[in-house]
Amino acid sequence: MGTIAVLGAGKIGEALLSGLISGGKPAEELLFTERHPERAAELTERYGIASVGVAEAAKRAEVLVVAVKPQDIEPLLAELAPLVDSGSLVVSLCAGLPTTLYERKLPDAVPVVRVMPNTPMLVGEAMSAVSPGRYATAEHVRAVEDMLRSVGKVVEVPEAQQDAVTALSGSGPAYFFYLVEAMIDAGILLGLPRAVAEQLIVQSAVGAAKMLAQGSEHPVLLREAVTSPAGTTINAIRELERHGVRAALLAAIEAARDRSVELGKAHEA
Ligand SMILES: NC(=O)C1=CN([C@@H]2O[C@H](COP(=O)(O)OP(=O)(O)OC[C@H]3O[C@@H](n4cnc5c(N)ncnc54)[C@H](OP(=O)(O)O)[C@@H]3O)[C@@H](O)[C@H]2O)C=CC1
Ligand SMILES: O=C(O)[C@@H]1CCC=N1
Repeated sequence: MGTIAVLGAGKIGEALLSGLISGGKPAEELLFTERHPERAAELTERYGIASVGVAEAAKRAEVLVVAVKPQDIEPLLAELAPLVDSGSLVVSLCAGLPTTLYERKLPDAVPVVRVMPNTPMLVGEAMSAVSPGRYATAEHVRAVEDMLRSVGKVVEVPEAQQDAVTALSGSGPAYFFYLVEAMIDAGILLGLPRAVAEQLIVQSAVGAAKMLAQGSEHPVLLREAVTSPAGTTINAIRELERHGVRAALLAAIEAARDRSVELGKAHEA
C-alpha cells in the first residue's frame, strides 16, 4: 500500500499514525489533515509526518482514512466529493456511520471500507473489524487488512454487526481502564500506597490478558482456578454478583450499541 492520509488526527487518528510508524511504515508515506495548527505542528514534531489540506491529501494518498467524529462527517464529505473517484480508497473509522452514507455523498463507485479499530493501535495491539461497502473489492479489503495487521489483529464482519463490534471492542479498552481504575481505588481503600496498588493491578491485568490471549483455556476455567474453596476470591465474586456487575456490563454494552445505531441514523437520507 502506498501513501496513507489520515483525515482528522485526533485520538484514534494519532493512534493509527503512531502504530503505522512503529510497524515500519516510513513517515514520508503518511500524511494527515488537522484543523488546529498547534496540534498539526505537535504531531509533525512527534512523528515527522507532514500535515496537508484535504485536497493535497486526496491528490497524494492512495488511501484516505476518515477519523473525524461522526458529527463532523458531512462537511468533510462535501469537501472530499469533488476530489475522489473510483480509483480512490476511502476507509472510515467512524462509529455508527454506514458505508451507504459515503456512497451517497461521494461520486459513483468510490470504494469504501468501514473499520472499527481501537486505541491499543498505539502499542501494536489493536483489534479491528473490517466490512467492505458496495464498491470495495476483495483487493481493497486485503489492502486495508494489511494496513491494520501492522498495528494489531483484524477480523472481517458483515456490516450489520459493526454497531455491536463498536460497543464491544471499539469502546472495549475504556471498560478495562475503568475496571483497573476502580481496582486501584480498592487498593487505596485497603490502605495501600497508590503506586503499589497501581503496580499490583496493572501487572495482574497484563498477566490475565496474556493468559486469555494464549486461548488454551476458557475464561470461566481461568477464573475457577483462582477461586479456592472457602477462600478469598469467592467472597469477592459473591459481592460482584450481588451488585449485578454482569448485568451492568450487558446493559452498558447494549447502550453503547444503541448509541452507535443512533449516530448512523442521524445521517440517514
Ligand atoms: N477514540 C477511540 O477510541 C475510537 C474512535 N473511533 C472513531 O474515530 C473517530 C474519531 O474519534 P476520536 O479520535 O476519539 O475523536 P477526536 O475528536 O479526538 O478526533 C477527531 C479529530 O478530527 C478533527 N477534525 C474534525 N473535522 C475535521 C476536518 N474536516 N478536517 C480535519 N480534521 C478534522 C477534530 O478537530 P476538533 O478537535 O476541532 O473537533 C479532531 O482533532 C470517531 O468517528 C470515532 O467514532 C473509532 C474507534 C475507536
Ligand atoms: O466513544 C466513541 O464513540 C468511540 C467509538 C468507539 C470508541 N470510541
